[in-house]
Amino acid sequence: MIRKRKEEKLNPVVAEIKVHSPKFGDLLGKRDPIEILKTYESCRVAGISYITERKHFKGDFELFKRICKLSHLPVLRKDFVTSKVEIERTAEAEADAVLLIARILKDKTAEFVDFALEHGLESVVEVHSEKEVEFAVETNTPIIGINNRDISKLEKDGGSVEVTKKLAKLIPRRFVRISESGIANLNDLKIALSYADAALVGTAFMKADRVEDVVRSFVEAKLC
Ligand SMILES: O=C(O)c1ccccc1NCC(=O)[C@H](O)[C@H](O)COP(=O)(O)O
Repeated sequence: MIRKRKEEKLNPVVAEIKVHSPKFGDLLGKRDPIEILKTYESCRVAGISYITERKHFKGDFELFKRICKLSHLPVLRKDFVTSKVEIERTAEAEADAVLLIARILKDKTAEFVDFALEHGLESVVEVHSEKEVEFAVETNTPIIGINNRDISKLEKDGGSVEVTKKLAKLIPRRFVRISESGIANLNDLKIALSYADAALVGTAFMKADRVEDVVRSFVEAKLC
């Protein structure tokens, strides 16, 4: 889903179309999510993320399918996937990648990664602790997502890129490392991309008054 693309001189940012946050409530307002997709694409983000989970994030699988169909970028499905049927549904939607959370799947993570690969999907194995990194690096996943927030707290914690700083160095270079969540400004982005290969951002884009300007500033910022 995400290749290391430092040679393009664009920051590898995965942009999330996030319609609702347990912390901030509605993030979409009256906007059309497909217009947000188009804005993200025009800003040359590296990939798109969408949360299909309904209860806390008000995700909609039909909208996810439309995003997969319309986007020319790799699309990641974020959800609490616990069954292989959900991986099959993700593949049927013609997504590119599926989030698999090491904390939830534990020693089943490797089996789910292989099942996803067999269905043409890359997985992003998500970690938030050293123990979870141990599970993730034993799998065939090409991508490891470092969640800067503790997902069990459902965004009641702010999240800190310090988590990326701590865990990224435990992950061998053969994996693409994405720093996820709590990246609120260019300083956070700079720290995230000093340790990881890509950064995933939702709230900061969705809450921006001028979405295009903020996304472009993240993608084009000279961070060194
Ligand atoms: O990351 C997860 O484990 C997760 C799984 C299912 C639903 C939501 C989940 N996390 C929330 C997010 O994916 C964040 O919205 C995303 O990382 C962007 O974070 P932020 O920029 O802080 O909105």
